[in-house]
Amino acid sequence: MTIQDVPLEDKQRALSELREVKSLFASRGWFPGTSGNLSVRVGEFEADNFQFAITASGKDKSISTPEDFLFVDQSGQACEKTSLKPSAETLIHSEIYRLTGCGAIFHIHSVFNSIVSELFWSRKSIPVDGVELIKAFNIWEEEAHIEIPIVSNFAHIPSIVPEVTERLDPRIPGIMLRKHGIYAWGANAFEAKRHLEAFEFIFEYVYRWELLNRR
Ligand SMILES: CSCCC(=O)C(=O)COP(=O)(O)O
Ligand SMILES: [Zn+2]
Repeated sequence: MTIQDVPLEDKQRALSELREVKSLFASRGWFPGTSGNLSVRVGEFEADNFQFAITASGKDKSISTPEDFLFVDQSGQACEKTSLKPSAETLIHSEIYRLTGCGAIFHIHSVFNSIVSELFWSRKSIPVDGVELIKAFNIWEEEAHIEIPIVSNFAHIPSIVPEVTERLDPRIPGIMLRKHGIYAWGANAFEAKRHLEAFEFIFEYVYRWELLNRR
């Protein structure tokens, strides 16, 4: 399958979901200093053949322009001729799609997620116990315990990918890049948004809880 085989209405739906989420997250201050990137997959999925729409690199994500998104393939190459550059972190999106077959991936930087990733870096995961929002991940056990994986961050993005491959936990729809930001995904944009919001709630909760208990 190529991007030309994907029905136009699917591509338009993906772009309109991305526009909506981008504007909502921008209103929450979730894209400071041009950080963050968003993608939605389109068409059929095979682990070695898929396409997705992704934010263009380096843009002010609080502004809407006709040049905010482009379509890329599983290797991160633009599907159509364009002067736009895909997100510098496109290879992380590709790897998460390859591993999970999910439908949307949202990445943001926040003070809470960055601090918490450093607080728990020595154990390589953020432990969370019994917080109600764990249910947003479809984990319904009483007093559930989860561990959100933290992976190393590098300026050279391809160097981040192998640890994402190794550490991605199928039960947890997110992964933290150390002192960088959270990647959250879901079957579609609605679910990826729910997961991202739950992660951010949990990171703030963990940060404040640690502050209270470390005094
Ligand atoms: C200025 S933030 C550094 C890059 C980054 O981490 C990010 O999320 C945004 O990169 P993009 O290429 O997707 O704009
Ligand atoms: Zn980033």
